[in-house]
Order: sequence, then structure tokens, then C-alpha cells
Amino acid sequence: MSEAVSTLDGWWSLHLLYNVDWSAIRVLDESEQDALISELETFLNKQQAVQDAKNGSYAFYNITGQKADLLLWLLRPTVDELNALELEFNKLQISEFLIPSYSYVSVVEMSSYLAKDSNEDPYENPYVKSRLYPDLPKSKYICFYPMDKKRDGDDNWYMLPMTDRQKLMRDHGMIGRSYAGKIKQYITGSQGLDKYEWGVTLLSDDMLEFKKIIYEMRFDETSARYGVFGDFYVGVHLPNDKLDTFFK
Ligand code: VOV
Repeated sequence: MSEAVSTLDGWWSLHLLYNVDWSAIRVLDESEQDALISELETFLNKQQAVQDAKNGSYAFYNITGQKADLLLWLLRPTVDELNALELEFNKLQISEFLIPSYSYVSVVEMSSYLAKDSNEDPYENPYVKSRLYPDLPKSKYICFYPMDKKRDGDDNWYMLPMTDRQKLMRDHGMIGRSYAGKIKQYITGSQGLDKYEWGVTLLSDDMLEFKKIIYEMRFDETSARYGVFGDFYVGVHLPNDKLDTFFK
């Protein structure tokens, strides 16, 4: 049996994607529309307060294309908190006008492929902490997709010896590092939690950088041979002061 890589696991993660029932919103009185927008705004302000207190994080984006209209990404220290938060969101008035299109449960993850030998507790390392418990920036654009590593005949990631996987991940990391300052990447693991094995969430102020990095990585063996991808969701940041024009 090949050696499993150990992981460091951070906050629990829930990606919630919805389509908006525009025709149902349109027939509401303006005061009814205002009430549900204001309640949503209060909910989002609460998420910001939790983020400011470093007890979690969140992101809210308007998805481009017909697969979804909205992506609400929530991070919390425990799955119980995340579960309760989803329930709270489901009970908002706005949820009566949202049609679930996709959801993804995972945990923020760092693998130890490239970890250096050390006696320190990695969970106390400031860099590791910033990766496992991220303070999500309000970048203009998001790109989220779930993915697997292939298990197909000779192309089986899980049968590769540890040293081979380490080399492949080193090459992968080198490409990733050339996008430093342009893209922030968040890897969430979901083995046993959802259909795919990882969620990749990228944030950037330039949507084109997503296409560039994903295309470049396609030529790298880690993705070229072993990457299996779900649907890609891309979108534009939806700040509170745009909620009115978004929904009305
Ligand atoms: C800014 C871009 C960027 C950077 C710097 C980066 C670096 C790194 C490092 C250093 C490591 C390993 C240690 C860890 O932290 O886990 C990883 C890990 C991982 N990555 Fe990555 N990745 C990036 C970006 C990046 C992208 C765009 C993708 C999607 C692949 C593609 O073709 O679409 C991806 C995938 C992953 C995955 C699925 C894992 C976990 C694999 C596993 O088997 O455990 N990743 N990644």
C-alpha cells in the first residue's frame, strides 16, 4: 500500500450555490423587496463581524452564467457551527426566492508533501495558521470548482509512491508560486464529505488570471495526468451596497 499523506485541517467549509427566482421577486411590493434585502444585509454584516473577530470567514459572489446566480462561501471552526449557520440562512426570507443549485462540504486543508522536518507544532506556525484559518479578502472575482485525483488503470494517484507524489506536488507548487500576488488559492479537502475529493477556490482581481493558471497547470503532470474536474463556477464580488441593484 502506498503511504497516505498526512494533512493539517483547518476551518470547516461550505460552498452554497443558488439560482434566484427572479419572477417571484419581481412581483413583490418594493417594501417587501426592501425587507428581504435588509435582512440579508444584516446576515452578511454578521458574517463580517465574525470574520473581524477571527472566528470564521465568508465570501459572497454573483456567479456568471446559468449554473447559479449566487455563491455564499462560509468557513467556521466546527461543522456544527456551519450546519447551524446554513439553517439560519435557510430561514431568511430571501431563501424563499433562492433555488439551490449546488453545495459542497469540505475542510480547509494543507497536505504535508512539502513540509520541512521540524519539532514545532505546525498548528502554531503563523503561516500555517493563516492558510488553515483564512481571512478571505474581498477580491473582485472568484473561481470555484471541485476536483479528484484520477484512479484509472495505470493513472492512479493513490498507487504512486510518496516520493513520486512529493515531486509532482513540488512541480505543482512551483507553477502556483509564479501566480503569487495575482491569485489567492484555497484548497479544501472533502474525502468522505462530498462527491469530489478537493474543492479549489481561487480569488483574484483579474478574472483572466484564473484561465491562465488553470491552463498552465493542465500541462503539468499533476493535472495533465491525474486531475479530474467538476463544474467551474466563476463570478463577481457582490458587496452589501450592490444588493439593492442586484435584486431589484
Ligand atoms: C496560487 C496558486 C497555487 C499555489 C501556490 C499552489 C500550491 C500548492 C501546494 C504547495 C500544495 C501542496 C501543499 C498543500 O498546501 O496542500 C498544493 C496542493 C494542492 N493544490 Fe495547489 N496551488 C495553487 C493553485 C492550485 C490550482 C489552480 C489547483 C487546481 C488544479 C488545476 O489543474 O486546476 C490546485 C490544486 C491543488 C490540490 C487539489 C492540492 C491538494 C493535493 C493533494 O494531493 O493533497 N492548486 N497546492
